[in-house]
Amino acid sequence: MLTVDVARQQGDLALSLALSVGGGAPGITAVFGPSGAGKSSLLSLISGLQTPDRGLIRLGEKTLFSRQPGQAATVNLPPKQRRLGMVFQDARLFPHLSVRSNLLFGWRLCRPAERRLTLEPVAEMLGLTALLDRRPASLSGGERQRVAVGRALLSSPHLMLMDEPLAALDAARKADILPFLARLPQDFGIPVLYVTHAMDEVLRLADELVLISRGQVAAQGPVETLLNRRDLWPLTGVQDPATVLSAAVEEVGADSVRVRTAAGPLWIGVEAPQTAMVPGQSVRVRIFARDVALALERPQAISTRNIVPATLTGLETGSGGTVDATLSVAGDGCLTARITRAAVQDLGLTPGLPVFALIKAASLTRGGVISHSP
Ligand SMILES: Nc1ncnc2c1ncn2[C@@H]1O[C@H](COP(=O)(O)OP(=O)(O)OP(=O)(O)O)[C@@H](O)[C@H]1O
Repeated sequence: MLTVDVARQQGDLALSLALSVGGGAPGITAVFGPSGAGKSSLLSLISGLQTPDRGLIRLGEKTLFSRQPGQAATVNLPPKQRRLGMVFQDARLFPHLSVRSNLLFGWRLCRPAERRLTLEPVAEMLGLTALLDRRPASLSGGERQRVAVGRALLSSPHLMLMDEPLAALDAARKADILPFLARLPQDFGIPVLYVTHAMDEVLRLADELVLISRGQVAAQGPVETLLNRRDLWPLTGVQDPATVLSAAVEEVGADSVRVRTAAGPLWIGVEAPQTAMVPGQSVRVRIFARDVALALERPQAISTRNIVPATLTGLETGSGGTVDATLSVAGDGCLTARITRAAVQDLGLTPGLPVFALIKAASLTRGGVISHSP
């Protein structure tokens, strides 16, 4: 487990960052926030590329940095001794070395007793086996990033730090590399702290989310919990209100997929057979508030496939003449329905009222289901 509680005055920004990650099974923790908030600085402080003015950084049983206010640092391990694997936006490979030698660079520097991985399974998992004798100049951007990830892994780190590793790649290369990143914690037992600007990467990869704002940790918790918190929408960048639910695929049909959420099963329309989806797979379902309607009684003979019993918990002013009705559903879940003020009046909606949320399977077809490997 990584625990950080540090402060540093950096130009005009007073960084004061406290967080702890990796308490459970190894997973991916995304660090998200506006430009200039201090995300990269957090990674630099953990890795030892920058030094806090004061505070404590611990990784497992090891203290990486410790300094009381007004005193000299009692511990300040150099970056090489921190056992961290770094991956940046640019791959930073050694151009004169082959892919094999790049991959083995950190591995060779590691004491044999501390080596936890070998070249073959890492190259295999990252799809690099056929490229081992190539030089970086002959690789695509995505391949170069996979080598950078492999090189970091082979240095046998206790934690991977990734600073926008996909930001320089086009959409197709990103899609190529995402599945490899998603599997890292499970395949190699190494937790990942992952800085990104891209919410689609958070949804696809991360289990936990750390939101950084003006040099401080504004919130930390499971991705679904934080994304569904209305007070955090200015930070999570949510403009079109939606609820994100974790789910597991139950059945894959030709024109629809059934997933199980804590609130019950949901049908999701698909445009083409989902060859990549298999029963048991973890996914996230994003349900936009504008796609949810409310009824006071369970409708009969209706085309809407998803009818979810719920309790109205609140009515918030939405944009224009709309109201966002917040709902609690089974399994401690929530949903938001964007409706008109007139509908609120006509139905006599007040908090505490039992209702049914209606969600068309076809409204979830585009961007509604996001695969995620927890
Ligand atoms: N070496 C430095 N000296 C002084 N100020 C710095 C230094 N490095 C970064 N800063 C400032 O610290 C603030 C935080 O920078 P940081 O790179 O951590 O932000 P960020 O959240 O990663 O932003 P982005 O998403 O744009 O990469 C910024 O205002 C930046 O200008």
